[in-house]
Amino acid sequence: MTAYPMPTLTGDAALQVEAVPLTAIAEQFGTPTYVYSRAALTEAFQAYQHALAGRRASICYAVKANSNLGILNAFARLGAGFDIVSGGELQRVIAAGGDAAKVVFSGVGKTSVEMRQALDAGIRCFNVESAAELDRLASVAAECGKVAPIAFRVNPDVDPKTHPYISTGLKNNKFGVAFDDAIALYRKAATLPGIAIKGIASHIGSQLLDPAPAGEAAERVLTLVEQLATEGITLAHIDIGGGMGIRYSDETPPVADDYLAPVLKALADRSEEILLEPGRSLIGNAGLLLTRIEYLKPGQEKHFAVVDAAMNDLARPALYDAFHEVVPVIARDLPAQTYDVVGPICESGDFLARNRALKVADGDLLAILSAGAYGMTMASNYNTRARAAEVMVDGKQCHLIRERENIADLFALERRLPD
Ligand SMILES: Cc1ncc(COP(=O)(O)O)c(C=O)c1O
Ligand SMILES: N[C@@H](CCCC[NH3+])C(=O)O
Repeated sequence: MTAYPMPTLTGDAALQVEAVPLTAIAEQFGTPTYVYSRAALTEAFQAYQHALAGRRASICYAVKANSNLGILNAFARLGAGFDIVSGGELQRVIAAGGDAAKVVFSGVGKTSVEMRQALDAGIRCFNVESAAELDRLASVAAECGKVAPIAFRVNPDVDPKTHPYISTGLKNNKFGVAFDDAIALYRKAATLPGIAIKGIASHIGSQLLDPAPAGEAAERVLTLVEQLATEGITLAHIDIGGGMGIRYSDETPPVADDYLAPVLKALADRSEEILLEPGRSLIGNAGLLLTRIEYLKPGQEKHFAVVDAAMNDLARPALYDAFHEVVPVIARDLPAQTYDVVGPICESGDFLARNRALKVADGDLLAILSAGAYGMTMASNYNTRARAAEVMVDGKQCHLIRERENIADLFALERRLPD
């Protein structure tokens, strides 16, 4: 997998992505702009394919990580399936040229409308997360005269050892059905005419650096698969979710081969197809946020570099105190100064990085690295800020995959009061 320093240095010491200098992207598209490398996302996808070689397996890219149509299209062309959590994400997958028959639908709050939409599109599997959802899905399927393919997302109660906000497989999380309830739910599902049991799913959390918990979860899930088989309920697939972590600063995340080794070992004797739902590890290190310093603002206690990107563009630092590497696009021969890199938003939490030693001047470009996942998808319009443009670099070429928003569009759906 690509390590975090995705951009490389050109001869004149300016950062570039593949063969395109970031200075040229800033000039052509302005800032802030998300920049992605097609080669990096392809390499990350192929690392999973390599790890799964010889196994019947599908990689269902988790759309929530980055749902831009250009990104989805690139993954679709690589043969990916998709993991979605809303009808909106399904529409995106279809608009991007993805195959609905390769889509799994996760999420605790699927509405009847979304269920109908997914049944009409012919998705591969609903990952059902509660008994009430099973009932609802059975009745929606009956109304549409369709049969809904399902897996239960089981909560294996394994500690993924990650940030509590992004841990999803513990008993006290809202996700999945309780391990102890799973068998009874499968028995019930087997009696429902509108339901076809296809598999079992689990996803224990995100940004996992230790491969052991995923292996442990697979072992726990396997005990259910074996028990179901004794009752005549056989499954076509085992979905072990996403979660593999990436390097943001000095982490040493496993490569796909190592991350999947315990899972593949646990499932070595099984013939079911393996499904994966990786998001961050496919796109996180393939993207950066390009921003320009508007002002350097020295202070008595702290120095600030005020940039034109903000927490509305990249929420992870404000939300999780997440670390993103910040690199000047042009290396300067200046004394280093310690800065907080902050945006123009009226919140003290509006920072992108804190206490970074940087050699920079007013007007310099900065690359905020490892921003490809949960960057643009979590962006907002807070402070009536237009969301950033997005660009995909492919060798020497550069494709605009999302135009910068236009302010009039931001309030186009709003109305003044009648006279
Ligand atoms: C059900 C499900 N699948 C897949 C993912 C993708 O996770 P990640 O981006 O960590 O690979 C998530 C997010 O954590 C998820 O909730
Ligand atoms: N938004 C989170 C990850 C959420 C995972 C979704 N299940 C992040 O930026 O790290």
